[in-house]
Amino acid sequence: MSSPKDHPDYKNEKNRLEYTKDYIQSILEVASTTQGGYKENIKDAFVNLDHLDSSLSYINILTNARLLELIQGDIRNLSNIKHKPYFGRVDFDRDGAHQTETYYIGKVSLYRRDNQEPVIVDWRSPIANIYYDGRLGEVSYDSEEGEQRGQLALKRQYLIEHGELEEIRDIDVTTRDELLQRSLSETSDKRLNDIVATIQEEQNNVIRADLQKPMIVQGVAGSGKTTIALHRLSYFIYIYSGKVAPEEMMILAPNKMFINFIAESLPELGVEKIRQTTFSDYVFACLGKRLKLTDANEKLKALISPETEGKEDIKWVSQLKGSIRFENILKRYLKDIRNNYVPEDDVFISRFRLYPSKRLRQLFIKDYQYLPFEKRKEKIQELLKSNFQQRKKKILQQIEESFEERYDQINSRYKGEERREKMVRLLDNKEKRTAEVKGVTKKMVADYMKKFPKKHGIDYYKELLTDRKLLEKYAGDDFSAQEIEKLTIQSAGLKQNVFDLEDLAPILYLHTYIKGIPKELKMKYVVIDEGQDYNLLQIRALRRATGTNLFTILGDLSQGIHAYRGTEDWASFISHALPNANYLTLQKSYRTTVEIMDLANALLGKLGKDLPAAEPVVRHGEKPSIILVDTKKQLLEELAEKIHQEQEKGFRSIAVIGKTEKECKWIYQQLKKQMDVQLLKDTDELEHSLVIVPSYLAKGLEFDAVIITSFDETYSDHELDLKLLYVTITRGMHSLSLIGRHRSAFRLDEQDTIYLQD
Ligand SMILES: Nc1ncnc2c1ncn2[C@@H]1O[C@H](COP(=O)(O)OP(=O)(O)OP(=O)(O)O)[C@@H](O)[C@H]1O
Repeated sequence: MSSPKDHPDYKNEKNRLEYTKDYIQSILEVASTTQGGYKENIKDAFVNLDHLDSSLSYINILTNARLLELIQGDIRNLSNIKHKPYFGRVDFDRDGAHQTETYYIGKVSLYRRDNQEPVIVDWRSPIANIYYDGRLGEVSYDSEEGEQRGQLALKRQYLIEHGELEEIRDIDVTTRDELLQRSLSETSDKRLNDIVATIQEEQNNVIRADLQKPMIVQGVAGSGKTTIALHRLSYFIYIYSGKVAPEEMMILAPNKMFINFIAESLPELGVEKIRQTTFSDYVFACLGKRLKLTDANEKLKALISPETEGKEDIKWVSQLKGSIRFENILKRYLKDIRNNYVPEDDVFISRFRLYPSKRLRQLFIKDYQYLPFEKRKEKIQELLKSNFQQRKKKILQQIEESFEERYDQINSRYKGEERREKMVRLLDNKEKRTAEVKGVTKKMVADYMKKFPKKHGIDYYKELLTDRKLLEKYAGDDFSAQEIEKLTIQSAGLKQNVFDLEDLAPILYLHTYIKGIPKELKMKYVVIDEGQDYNLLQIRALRRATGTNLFTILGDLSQGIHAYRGTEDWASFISHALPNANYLTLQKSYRTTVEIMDLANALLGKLGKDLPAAEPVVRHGEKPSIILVDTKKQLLEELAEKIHQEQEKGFRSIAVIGKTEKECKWIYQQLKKQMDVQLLKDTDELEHSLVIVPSYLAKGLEFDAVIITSFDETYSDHELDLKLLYVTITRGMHSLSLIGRHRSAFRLDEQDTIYLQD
């Protein structure tokens, strides 16, 4: 690392840094005094609450509280950047302008209060795009005033630590991105690092791609998908600040452990208020209740276990439940539910018809079709209630009128006793009728409404899949008897109220039609990480539920270890769920060294599928090593020795990855006698620097060093096993070792030895 003092512009840069720090300090001091003022105002307003007009005092409190919140946000932001105010600079010669414009780029903007000159510009601002996107020379960027063109005269990076300038680096056309190299070679005890200073062009394209269009990103392992997802959300918030509340945005992650990772980096990006959840938790929130789910990894465990029988049926049913073919069953089912929702009885006030059922059904099916069924029902209830009084009055009037008519008739036609008798009867009759009508209260409407179905989407779903006749009816000619049989057998758990993850999308789908989704769960923007684990019906149901098609889905088909329930191609998402979605790819891998990635790519090649191989960012390390052992005892000894060596090298996060939970448990039992180690479960937080991870839980994680073990459980050459291996191998940032009985346990053959240490 060269000293910043060697840089010809050092003095100016040093002065600039001092100036920026001083300015931040002065703003912080003013802000802190102002903050005190607001606090005083609030206190005074509370004291005077009883004496003054209370509504005025409340307004006063609210205004001051809002101002206080804003200023506290400013103080937080400025305090955060005080010691590292910016990381880059661009000099821009705007076409037609005479003076070069200089911009310092940091995590938040800061403008001089006196003349609005930018001191720091936000990395998300339009001009900052040329820092990420542009090479020296001709560049352009889009701003509110339209496209801006000019020359990028200088692109400079800084390393600032504790308020001191540690390094200045000018990026010309040929320079490798040293800052990126440095950031990637660091060891890590924290996931999802701060990458705003080193976002690469292909990543920048994803972050800033048209926010008004859905987007699908196929990114190889370690290409920064999770990191980029968060930065795109941060960008969205910046662009739509004031128009979209963070609560109207949602990020769906695969499990709780993942959410913990994300949560760590959210405040840095200003996106902490975004709804961060898993697909199942979102569905439960929509349903207003939690369902008992089989362990999400249970199926995967069964599928990778050699002992499981009927794997093909398990896979078939899982896939089916996420397909358009299954949605067609639901659609036919829903049509019948809708057609039979309104009771067949007409609505009467005494003997007078208030509404014929036919008319109500027409309203329900046609006029209110934009609403969920329960909302349509509410509309009908409102209608009946509001017409009730009016209609009742009219009926009473009718009774009165017909009485008078009859009265006149009797009067003119009959005489004497006969007339008297008829009159008495008429009067009795009138009184009876009137009393009857008067006696009908609004409760009649409530009673009528009770005849509507009360069933939840969950009940309908269970009924469909556990009643073979029903299933046959709605499956129609699309399904063979054998297929229906498989579907009912595999859905047997529903009878005990135990659901599979694959059941949630169809349930959500039905629920959106039947009950609808509460307003607070409607979204303006949705980001899905590990999108390859989602199926078409999930995306379609989510679209209906959230009420938006602004989805950014990021995933990697090569890591599709849940492909039995997820997707195997992005094209179907685009044609059936998110038409006009942008499709972008991320091909560079930032996590692993060239040597580890070469081995991973070699394995991917064995899949015989046209899956994109990753291009590692040029960062070298040692070749992966393989240690062959004969006994379990030897395996343990070699493992303990390897862990020790990796710790000696200063690696702060080390993972031992076994294929199955069984093998991992055994290793854990043995290792914990000698060292501090954690066995990772789906819901856990990563607490230890040394963890044992079953292969199917490794997705999305990363470690400085990875040791893959295999003894009783080996990897077969089936697609799922090869993908699992690919996932585990690509978890290591700096070092990878394999310990097992044979090379073939890791699907490696003679030719692959070139990727391994001698
Ligand atoms: N531009 C960048 N600058 C610095 N580090 C980066 C950059 N892009 C990605 N990284 C780092 O690369 C690693 C991988 O990123 P991330 O986990 O987001 O990738 P991913 O595509 O989600 O991976 P996977 O699909 O394999 O789980 C992280 O350590 C991240 O900090």
